[in-house]
Amino acid sequence: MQHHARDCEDIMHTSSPDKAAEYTDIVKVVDFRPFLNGSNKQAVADAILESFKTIGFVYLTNHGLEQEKIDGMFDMSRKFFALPHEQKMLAPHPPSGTHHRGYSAPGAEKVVQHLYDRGDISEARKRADIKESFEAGREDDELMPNIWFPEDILPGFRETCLQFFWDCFEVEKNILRALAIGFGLSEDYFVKVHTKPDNQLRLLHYPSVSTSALRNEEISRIDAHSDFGSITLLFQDDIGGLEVQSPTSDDFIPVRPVPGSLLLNAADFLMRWSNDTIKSTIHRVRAPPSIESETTPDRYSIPYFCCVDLETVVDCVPTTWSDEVPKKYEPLSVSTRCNAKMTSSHPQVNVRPWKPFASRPLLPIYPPSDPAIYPSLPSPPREQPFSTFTLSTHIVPAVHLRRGPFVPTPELPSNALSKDEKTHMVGKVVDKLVRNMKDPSVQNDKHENVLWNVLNRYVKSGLNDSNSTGLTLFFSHANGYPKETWEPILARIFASPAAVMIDEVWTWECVQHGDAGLINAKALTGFFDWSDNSRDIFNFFLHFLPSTPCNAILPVHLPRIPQVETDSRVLRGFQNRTMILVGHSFGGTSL
Ligand SMILES: O=C(O)CCC(=O)C(=O)O
Ligand SMILES: [Fe+2]
Repeated sequence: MQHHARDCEDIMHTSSPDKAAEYTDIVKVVDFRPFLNGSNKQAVADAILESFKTIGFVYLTNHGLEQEKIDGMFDMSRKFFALPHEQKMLAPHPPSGTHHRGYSAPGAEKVVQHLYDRGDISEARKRADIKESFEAGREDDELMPNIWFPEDILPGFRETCLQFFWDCFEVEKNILRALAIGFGLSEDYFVKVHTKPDNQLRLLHYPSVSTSALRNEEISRIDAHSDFGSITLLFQDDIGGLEVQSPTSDDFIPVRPVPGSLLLNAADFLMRWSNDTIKSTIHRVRAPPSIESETTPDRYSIPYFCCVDLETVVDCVPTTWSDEVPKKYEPLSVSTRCNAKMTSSHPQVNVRPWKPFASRPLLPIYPPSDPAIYPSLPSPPREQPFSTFTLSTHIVPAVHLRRGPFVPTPELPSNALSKDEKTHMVGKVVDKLVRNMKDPSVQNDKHENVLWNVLNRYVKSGLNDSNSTGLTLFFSHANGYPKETWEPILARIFASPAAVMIDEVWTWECVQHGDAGLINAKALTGFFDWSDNSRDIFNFFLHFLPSTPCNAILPVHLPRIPQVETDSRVLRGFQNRTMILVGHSFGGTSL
């Protein structure tokens, strides 16, 4: 081992001092040639791993990808971004956050880390990312097909991107081989599960902006985040602006560009895979430290994000754990891209396997028949609670066949009774409910009362095609709470950087709660089966939730969506919405 350490020093030298005082040499430069020509693979491997363990980033020179090809890709990228907006928009990035291909205009995407309580969050929320990007993958990726504009708009663009994608894949494989050797494993340990590849090439352009606005954090380029796959290869021009978080403090350190190199960093999935022995370090893009002009120069960079094959089950790398240092994570199946993303964005969370449970079948969800009378909202309109999201309240009919018999709701104990008498009365009601719950004849009974659900909708003010992300949040309350119970939580969410990712929020109200309970007062039964709340929520999703989040004012009584759209939702789910459902207790069970 001794000689490895010494060789390591020869290969790992620090970047030469730069005239800008703020730059530091925290990111090492490693010459990759001895790995490629086989003269000293182990030393290169050790040097990379050492950097991954300390800071998560390392510069590689002589990485094997010809400078001509890199220059060619940058030339094409500059030409692409110089096209008129309308032409770039002929290859638009879809509004949903799940299909990362095509062109995103400045401000369309907001990269944030899930660290809401750091820094001035309410300020961060207002800042758009001033960058534009184009993303591409392999042509035969069925989950995320590429999005190209007509070839004659920029001849050679598609071919250059695809060629560069595959050239980077070759470099990636060599780096993965080095990593395996660094971990003391067989050379193909990582390569054999990076075969497809499910990678993403991203062209980035940070337009020239006011230096002071960037420094004062009125605008941003890319906010602090970590990458989610296994490793990222970053090619950048000589402008600078990338900053990485210090391993010893929360400070961000400007990283000086190194000509002819690629910057390699470990991402979240690899960190987890390595049992947290290597770091997926948080980084961001700001104004270059050496700039004194009023505006920053344009900056171009090209990250290449590498991912594990989706069907792989990943267990902690064997040499990263032992009896003394146990595994922190269970084996993880990378079965869907979504799964890969979720786990990688929460790398610290131990994943516990789901325990299956036998759930009762739901009664069918017939579309509710058109009721004769449409009730009004029982409570007067409220003042708008949030400045950035607009509140409106809506009514939808609940599913029409209700489980259980129609029995009168229990009477409230009179205030004249003593505490003991009240307790006794409530006890009797509870006994009856429990008996009913266990009685199959009661369970199988049904009634047809018309009931209503009420929802609050909070829509992002100024929502439009270019700032829409397709993300919809849906909240379902616990027993005894009205839909407004979520507002303190919404206040936190709307004040966080994540707010820019949200188009719409809906908060649900079960039939015997809040406004819904007031509307339904006379039609409520004393026997309520929880599964009916699930059916009511399904009913809303299938028949009433509008197809696309939009800024339009919706009527109080939401109209039924066309049957073809309902049929499509049954088969394929939502096409224009990414839904996140949140439920508390009874509300969570219902979901
Ligand atoms: O432009 C850069 O230097 C960094 C880009 C980046 O971090 C990313 O796209 O994830
Ligand atoms: Fe990144």
